[in-house]
Amino acid sequence: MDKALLEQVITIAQQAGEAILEVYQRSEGMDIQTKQDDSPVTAADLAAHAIMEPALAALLDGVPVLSEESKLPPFDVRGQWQSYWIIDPLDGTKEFIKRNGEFTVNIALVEDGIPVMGVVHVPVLNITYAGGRDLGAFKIADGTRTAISSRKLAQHIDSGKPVEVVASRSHGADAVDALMNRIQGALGPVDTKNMGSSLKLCLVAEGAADLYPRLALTSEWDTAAAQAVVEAAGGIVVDDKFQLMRYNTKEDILNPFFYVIGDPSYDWKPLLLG
Ligand SMILES: Nc1ncnc2c1ncn2[C@@H]1O[C@H](COP(=O)(O)O)[C@@H](OP(=O)(O)O)[C@H]1O
Ligand SMILES: [Mg+2]
Repeated sequence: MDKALLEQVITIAQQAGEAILEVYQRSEGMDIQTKQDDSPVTAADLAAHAIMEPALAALLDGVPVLSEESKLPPFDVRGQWQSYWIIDPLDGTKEFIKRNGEFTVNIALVEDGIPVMGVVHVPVLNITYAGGRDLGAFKIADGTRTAISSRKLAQHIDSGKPVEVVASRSHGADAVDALMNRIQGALGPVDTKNMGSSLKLCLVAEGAADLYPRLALTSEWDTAAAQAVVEAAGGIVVDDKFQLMRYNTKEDILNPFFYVIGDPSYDWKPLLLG
């Protein structure tokens, strides 16, 4: 992967983040619309989309952009794409509306169904996570860059600390609770932190959490960018059959349920698939 390209993508994500913050900080409140699928969309989602779509389309000749905020091309068209950009201009719109800061800008480059480069920007924290195949993963916090990697589970447990699990604030809580009980039985104490958006995958990437079980629906733009970061940091994202999660393989844009795993050398499969 091209390091210069990743830098350009980081700049685009941060510019979109600034446009989102302008809306976020407006004192008069937000104009919230409801989309066809009942999910909320704000002026911030649309402003970020308007910045990112043309900027990405200009980066690589002939590589299209698929956005949560644009019309989904039929699968007989997009199924032909060898590579494409996939973006979620504002992931965690519910958290944006609740004003808790847990929302992200997401850009991924997908090649042959694999997210090979990703940038996740967190506007309120001014933190950017980035990574790519052969580029490693890193975090930029207030301008300072640090390499990140996911952590080893055995070492973490041996040091007396609980297994740390991240989960959605809004979706799939009952199934995650049942799983927590199984993990607790096998590995001892578990700490669960609830959080919005793709930030959860980034916490696994940077070794601040061990597992993110997603036992509720998401779309491919919700996960592609952060999956690239997780995998560049040494983790994996597997589906409900324990296969690495892949993109653009079918007519609809929904992901299977999935697990984000920081330490692939631990045999999570029996525990997760019960
Ligand atoms: N029924 C559904 N189908 C598809 N995606 C869904 C969904 N319910 C929630 N999501 C996705 O879950 C994301 C929020 O996840 P979380 O609860 O972890 O914050 C939403 O992102 P958006 O905010 O971009 O719409 C949305 O894409
Ligand atoms: Mg989303």
